[in-house]
Amino acid sequence: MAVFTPVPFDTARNLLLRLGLGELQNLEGIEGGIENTNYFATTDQGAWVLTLFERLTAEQLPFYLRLMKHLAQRGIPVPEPAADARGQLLHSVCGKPAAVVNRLAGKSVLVPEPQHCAAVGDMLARMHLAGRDFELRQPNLRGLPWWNETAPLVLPHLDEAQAALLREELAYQNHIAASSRYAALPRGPIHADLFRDNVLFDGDRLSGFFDFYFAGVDTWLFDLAVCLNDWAIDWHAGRHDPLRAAAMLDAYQAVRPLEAAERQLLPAMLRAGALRFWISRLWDWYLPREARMLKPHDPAHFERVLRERATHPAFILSESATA
Ligand SMILES: Nc1ncnc2c1ncn2[C@@H]1O[C@H](COP(=O)(O)OP(=O)(O)OP(=O)(O)O)[C@@H](O)[C@H]1O
Ligand SMILES: N[C@@H](CCO)C(=O)O
Repeated sequence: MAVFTPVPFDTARNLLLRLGLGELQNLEGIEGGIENTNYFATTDQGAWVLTLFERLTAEQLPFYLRLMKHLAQRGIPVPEPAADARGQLLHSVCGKPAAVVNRLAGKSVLVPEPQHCAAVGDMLARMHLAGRDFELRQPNLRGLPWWNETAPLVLPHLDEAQAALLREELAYQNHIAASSRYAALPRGPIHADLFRDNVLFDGDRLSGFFDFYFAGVDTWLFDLAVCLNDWAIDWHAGRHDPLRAAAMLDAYQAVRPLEAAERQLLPAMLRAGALRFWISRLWDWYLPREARMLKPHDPAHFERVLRERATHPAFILSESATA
């Protein structure tokens, strides 16, 4: 992670006391992640994560924080934001919107086996179903409109072949989004960034999903595609991994079977997920923000994934027992 906004110890201490979370003993900047400022905070009552939001506004944030609370109260293992005496989940630190959540146990599994993919598929489906009665609506702020407005900012940095790929895929995704089959896709609150580094395992047990700060109301299929593009590929070649993909899909479908329109549009959504993260990585790479400890992700990875998804559409369902 970056630390964009350094937080003084006493500033963090006062907030944690005000939230009734105990006396601060240790405050440590977190290196993982690139979007927000994060600190591990340990008090005499437990372990917490203090996040200062560097781009999201005080108007956008209640959706994410209230969604986490909604899911946690329905047994989905996600961090629960701490409320102050007035029930507010959103606070202010160093002039930035901020939140404090419980620190989940476990570690990320960056080289997952099929059983890890199955656990994620199962919990993702349960999370989608648990979110159906969530009362707030906010779009996926990194969805198609954002891809259309950000592509022109990164195109000047691309060579001819890359620019052609980006333009062609964007045109294809706009075409898909205008189709009646896409309109029929079931949707609700999604995580939209459920990469391996945003899931924790405590031994073999899935102990949590976190980093809901790209969540939004979008198609459940897009969320599943984002997961498959990170959990079920060869991370060097960007190529589809049938074994891990089938494990994730079978476990997801055991909780929520995909509808016909979803099965038909899965290849298109796999391309959409690759495009979304290629654009955001290009944006962070060529238009970086000032920060300490910032480690932007390599855009070339999702260019490879997109090329693979576009040239070798994996009809994954034929490899899944529940196809
Ligand atoms: N609730 C939590 N429990 C345990 N660890 C956490 C929690 N929240 C954040 N972390 C740790 O902090 C790191 C950065 O968090 P996070 O991924 O939310 O930051 P970010 O800047 O929003 O990241 P990203 O670039 O993935 O959007 C994580 O990789 C993880 O190590
Ligand atoms: N998970 C994203 C970073 C946070 O959005 C990526 O790997 O590009």
